[in-house]
Amino acid sequence: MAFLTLRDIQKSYFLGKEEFPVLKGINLEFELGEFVSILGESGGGKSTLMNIIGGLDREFDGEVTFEGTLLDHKKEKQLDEYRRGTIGYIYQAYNLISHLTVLDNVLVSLEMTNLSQKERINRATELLERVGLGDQMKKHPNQLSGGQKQRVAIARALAADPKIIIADEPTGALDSQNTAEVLTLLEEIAKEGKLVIAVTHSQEVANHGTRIVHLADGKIDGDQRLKPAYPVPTDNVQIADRPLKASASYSNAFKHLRYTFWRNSLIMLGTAIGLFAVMLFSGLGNGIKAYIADQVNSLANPTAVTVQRYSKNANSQRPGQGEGSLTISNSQVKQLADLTHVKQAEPGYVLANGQFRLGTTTYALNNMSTWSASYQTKIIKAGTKPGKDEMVVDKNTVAKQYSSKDWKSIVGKKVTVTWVAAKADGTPVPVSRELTISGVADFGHNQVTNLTTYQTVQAANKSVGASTDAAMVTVKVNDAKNVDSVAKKINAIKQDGKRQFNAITIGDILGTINTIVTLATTVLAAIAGISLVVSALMIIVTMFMSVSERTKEIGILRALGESKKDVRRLFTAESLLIGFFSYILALILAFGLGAILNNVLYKIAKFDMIQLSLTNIITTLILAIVIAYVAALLPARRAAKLNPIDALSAD
Ligand SMILES: Nc1ncnc2c1ncn2[C@@H]1O[C@H](COP(=O)(O)OP(=O)(O)OP(=O)(O)O)[C@@H](O)[C@H]1O
Repeated sequence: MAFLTLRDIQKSYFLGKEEFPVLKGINLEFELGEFVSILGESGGGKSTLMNIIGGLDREFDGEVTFEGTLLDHKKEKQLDEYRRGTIGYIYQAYNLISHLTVLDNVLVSLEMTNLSQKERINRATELLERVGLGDQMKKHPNQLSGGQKQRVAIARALAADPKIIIADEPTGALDSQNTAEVLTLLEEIAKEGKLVIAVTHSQEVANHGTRIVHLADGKIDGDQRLKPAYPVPTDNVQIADRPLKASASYSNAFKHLRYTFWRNSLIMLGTAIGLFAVMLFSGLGNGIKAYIADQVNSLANPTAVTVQRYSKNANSQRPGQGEGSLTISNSQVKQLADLTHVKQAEPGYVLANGQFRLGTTTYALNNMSTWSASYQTKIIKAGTKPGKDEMVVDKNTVAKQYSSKDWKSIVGKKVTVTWVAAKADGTPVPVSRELTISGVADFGHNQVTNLTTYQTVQAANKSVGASTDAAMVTVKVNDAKNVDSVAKKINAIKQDGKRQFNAITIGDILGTINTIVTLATTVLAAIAGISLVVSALMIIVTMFMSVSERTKEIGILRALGESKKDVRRLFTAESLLIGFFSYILALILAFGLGAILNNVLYKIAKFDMIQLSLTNIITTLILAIVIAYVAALLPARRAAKLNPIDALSAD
């Protein structure tokens, strides 16, 4: 059985429905050690035949048998393997990859062998030295002469140690000196026991071989043996091939990215700006939330839980007002104080319609409440917190109304405060009491504006026969981490199957604010995210450009044995690298500009307003990768679907 057998190969091209037969039944047998020249008129089908032998063409009739195995040209994978492990191509137009150096061009083929990185470099170097280019390895193809380019192509064809070398007019573009050198190299290759099949127009070239096959009108009309095939050395150790590794695709994609750096840097900058904006807004959201939490915690004690009686329509019912059933009895206060993790339960009131006169002005005491553990002494801006028969007034609604400049002078004034309390049956009773203003408080945007003590209100209410049951209880928890569990426990307390209390924690208040801030910043980040759609479109356009610029390269890679999947991965890798580098740039922008913005905002709010969390950083990375991946889908698919023969003939 011959090493390579062609049986009744037929091939036609179709223009519309019209058939143009090119090969009309080719039968040939080849052996290792042969140097076969295929001669024939122009347009006679020589290149077509080479593409069939080389496993690039799958659309033909007939059989190709290699080492006794029938090549099933319907099976792409088998053909990819065949090209990768068995075939080395040399073309008239050299077909080197322009953005790779001479050394890298040879290495591309070696990436599909199981040699180590070092062994690959050694082999590529040896081969380039053998073809006389040991000192040209760092050059790019456009810096070489025609003869040199062809020698690089020969080194590349030999690199993966294929058994068959197909040379399609290898000397067609060379002068006589270079032609002689290339022919000597091809002869040497045949002498090493490989099968060399060269297409040529030149009888002189053909005479160099061991056999001349003549093709005319799609048939073999001459098969002349000039000398016997060279003996195949028995000590030949073949280099094993293997599919391309993903890391090789990424490394090649990176090399192309570097070669087209300036064009890609603009795309990356554009994408980075979009990613940066998304990161900035999310970071701002974190900053604002932290700022609010900081502000709220500085006004209110985070370990305090405010407990009111539970009512289904609690929102319309102000505590301490109206129905007596909404008050908290002493035994209930004790019940709350006895809960685990609770340090103390302080009863409190919220006074309805409180007011006092000072001079000629009547001051309305909105939300007059009683001092409890939930307040921080930090809120007292002048004077002290209230003691018995004392009160603290609000800075903005009371003290500044009294004297806008000298608002602190209200401290020490004695005033008669009136409010409305309720009897046990709910009937309202007016109460009045002389109190001394002990301090001025600033609640920021918190609702409570004036404070006295529980004992003061209790004594006053008692004196007019009103109920002294508390309107609310401030429960002090031993540790901030137990606040939520205590609140849950309080809410779960039932009497006669009915829920008794409604526990409010700082976390609840912050939770509501945070929801709003998150919503607002997410909307902003989403708006910024729209710019990422533009980035994705830019990447798609770049990738399509890249595919059309590199059509020939795709053909070369397929001829070297890369599969459709490898080609798709090459372009996906390039897009992913664009996404990744854009992300790195966005990170630099976010941290750099973020720091500058924080500096400016710090002067205003005394707080770092932009806080990038690990989640922001990781989410943005995922976003960048997803955008790049989606943007690569269509271009990479197009690249993979290209017919290798058409791709090779691209200009
Ligand atoms: N993709 C194609 N579609 C249609 N016809 C084609 C295609 N490729 C080649 N042909 C035709 O097939 C015939 C054989 O072409 P091929 O390139 O195999 O000839 P060749 O012997 O290598 O020619 P040359 O010596 O000039 O390179 C030519 O007539 C050519 O026009």
